[in-house]
Amino acid sequence: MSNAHAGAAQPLSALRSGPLRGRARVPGDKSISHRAMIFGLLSVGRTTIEGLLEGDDVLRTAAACRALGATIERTGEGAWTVHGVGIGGLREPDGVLDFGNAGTGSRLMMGVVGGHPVTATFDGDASLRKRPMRRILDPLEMMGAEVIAQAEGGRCPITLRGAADPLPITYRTPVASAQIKSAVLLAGLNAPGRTTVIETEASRDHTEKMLAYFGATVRVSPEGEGGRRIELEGRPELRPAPVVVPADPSSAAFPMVAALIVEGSDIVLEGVMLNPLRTGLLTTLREMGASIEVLERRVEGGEEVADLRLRASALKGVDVPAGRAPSMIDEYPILAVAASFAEGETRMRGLHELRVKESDRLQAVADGLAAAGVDHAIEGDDLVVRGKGGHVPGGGLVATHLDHRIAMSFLVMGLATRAPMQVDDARMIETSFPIFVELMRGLGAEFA
Ligand SMILES: O=C(O)C1=C[C@@H](OP(=O)(O)O)[C@@H](O)[C@H](O)C1
Ligand SMILES: C=C(OP(=O)(O)O)C(=O)O
Repeated sequence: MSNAHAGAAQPLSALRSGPLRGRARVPGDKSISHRAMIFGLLSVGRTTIEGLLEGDDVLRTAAACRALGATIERTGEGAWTVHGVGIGGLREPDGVLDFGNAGTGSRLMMGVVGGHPVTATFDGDASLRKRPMRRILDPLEMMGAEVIAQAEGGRCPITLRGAADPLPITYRTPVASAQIKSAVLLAGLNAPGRTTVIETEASRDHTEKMLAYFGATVRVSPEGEGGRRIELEGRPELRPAPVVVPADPSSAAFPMVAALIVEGSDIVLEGVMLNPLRTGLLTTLREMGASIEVLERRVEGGEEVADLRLRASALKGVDVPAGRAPSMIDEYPILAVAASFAEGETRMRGLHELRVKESDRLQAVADGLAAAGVDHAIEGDDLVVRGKGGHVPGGGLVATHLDHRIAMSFLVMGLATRAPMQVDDARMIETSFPIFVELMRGLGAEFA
């Protein structure tokens, strides 16, 4: 068992801290790290990865890629090599593929298995077992995969028999989801002909970019207002390619908001990825009046990155449109923390997808805000936070429900509340940001 899932719950408290100062680099992007392993598996030969996120979620994907035939080695800190078997070359795994807490890993790998003549069982922790998988199984069944076993409502554990000859399909995703899009495209890699995914709202595009980078023919064109059509020619020969993983903007979000709310702070976060489909939080924080300077813009691993300088700022409440959700979907819990320290009302619209993350994040955030004494409401799919300009009582205990982002968000909050904030279990932080506590302490944060 991994650290994240071993032993008993580990409570942790954050204490009101002095100004945060210094420079730091958060670990590699989780989305790109999962995909680097998967593209390594599906290429014939040796793929090298630098800056891999060595979090539990990604290590589970690596283990699954091994079980399907890849040889994977760690050669240094964040440095890995994958000897892949190529499209069509997968081996049937011996045991259950245990994805722990990882929605992305399990769903993308269902796509891989769904397009190959192998049978595999997918499982995970109590959080993953609650997450809806029909959204992935439906299109895979259209392509010819069969669900041999599933828990109620299309949940894990799921046994999937992949299609020997997957049908190329045209699929319109029912919700903006890079995981659904990616599962269909990955299954489509082994289909003879063109697989098309249409999304009404653009979701993160790492799969499309990496498909092209590894040598597949993929065409991306605009669809309606803000949507996209992705067309993939099946059965390419993927060529191994070196992957450099930029720093994860979803992890950077935590020190970023910490610096904005802890008085007197001034920090620099190095090499943060600025892929435009991931920068919704930056846009929102700027609208709130955050002092964010973008320094040294450059390109790393095919993505634009920059150093970000953040200084403590007087924030004001804003209205966050629903259309922005795909570009900041994992950042709402920490945005709710920033909003708690703002003056006035922040309304975050269209958050229905938060109900099906590692926890029901809409409810978990609302409960955490209640524990901290923050005035808030859930109105339909909207979260409303009424801040009082920097005065947040704190002093509460937050239930994290096996959700790393709930844990990190309320620990960041506690660095600036009057009384400490405690989370009931910090173990899941290991899934996406294993050095969170150490990195934050390095900037001056106090935890006990
Ligand atoms: O494709 C990905 O890497 C991810 C997609 C998003 O999920 P959805 O596809 O469910 O929106 C996001 O929440 C998750 O953390 C990572
Ligand atoms: C939703 C998340 O991840 P996943 O879906 O991969 O579990 C997340 O990291 O916030």
